[in-house]
Amino acid sequence: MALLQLERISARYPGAAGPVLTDISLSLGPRQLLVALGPSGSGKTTLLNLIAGFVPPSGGRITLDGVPVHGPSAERGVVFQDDALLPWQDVLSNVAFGLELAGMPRDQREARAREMLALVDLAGFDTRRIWQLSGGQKQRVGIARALAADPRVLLMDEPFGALDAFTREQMQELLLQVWTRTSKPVFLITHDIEEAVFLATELILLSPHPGRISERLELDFGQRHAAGESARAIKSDPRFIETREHVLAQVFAERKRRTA
Ligand SMILES: Nc1ncnc2c1ncn2[C@@H]1O[C@H](COP(=O)(O)OP(=O)(O)OP(=O)(O)O)[C@@H](O)[C@H]1O
Repeated sequence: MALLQLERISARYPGAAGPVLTDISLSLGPRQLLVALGPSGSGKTTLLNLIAGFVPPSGGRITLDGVPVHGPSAERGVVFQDDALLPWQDVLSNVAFGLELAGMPRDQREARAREMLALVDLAGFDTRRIWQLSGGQKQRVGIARALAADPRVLLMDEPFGALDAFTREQMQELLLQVWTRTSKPVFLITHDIEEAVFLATELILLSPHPGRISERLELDFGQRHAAGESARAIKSDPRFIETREHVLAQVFAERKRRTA
């Protein structure tokens, strides 16, 4: 059964001429990694904000475990591109921050935070300051923090967008590792085609003006990596290249239609 369900969602910002998103239906179930790919302005962040509960839809229904989503909640953990970490606190306190707000006793929350740091391969980083971390390490702290509250789903807004190409690839592999280890369903948005094709179990392509789903693809490259195949072998597999080129052609065709 799908955990998260969006039924014919539309969104409109106050004062805007038209809708930002229209007729978006999707579901996210266990063991799924759903990726939304689209050009700038296709409403990706708006879609994530709707699911996170930061923005209400103007039409349609969003449910998690059958319960309508109204506002943010710890059951939907969010990782942002520039993760808003607390620079004056150490890594452990950053990961445990939400648990502290929720009133969890110190030893319990620190044990949980250490467990999450091990999950993102940052065991032993507890007392490091945020400014002592690389961009990739900061993102790992952001993932550990989002997972600390044991959310039902993990929502990621361009999480690797600010990283260099090499770190970005490492983080994609780390995400697949975390996804496999925790079995958390993930919803991720990106405008990087290779990243989308590599990670997604289901890929939705968004077109702009207004944002809508133009194509859906079921993929298994991320699962293959999680099962042990190397990222390099997968990304040079003719089937991967063919899929990547297909998606690229769709994106270009859409762009041509709009500028024609
Ligand atoms: N708070 C807001 N108020 C009014 N309009 C907004 C608001 N946020 C976004 N928009 C508009 O909605 C459209 C979609 O924006 P959104 O940020 O969701 O797209 P995106 O696909 O995530 O883009 P990008 O890749 O550039 O981040 C844009 O035209 C944007 O100008």
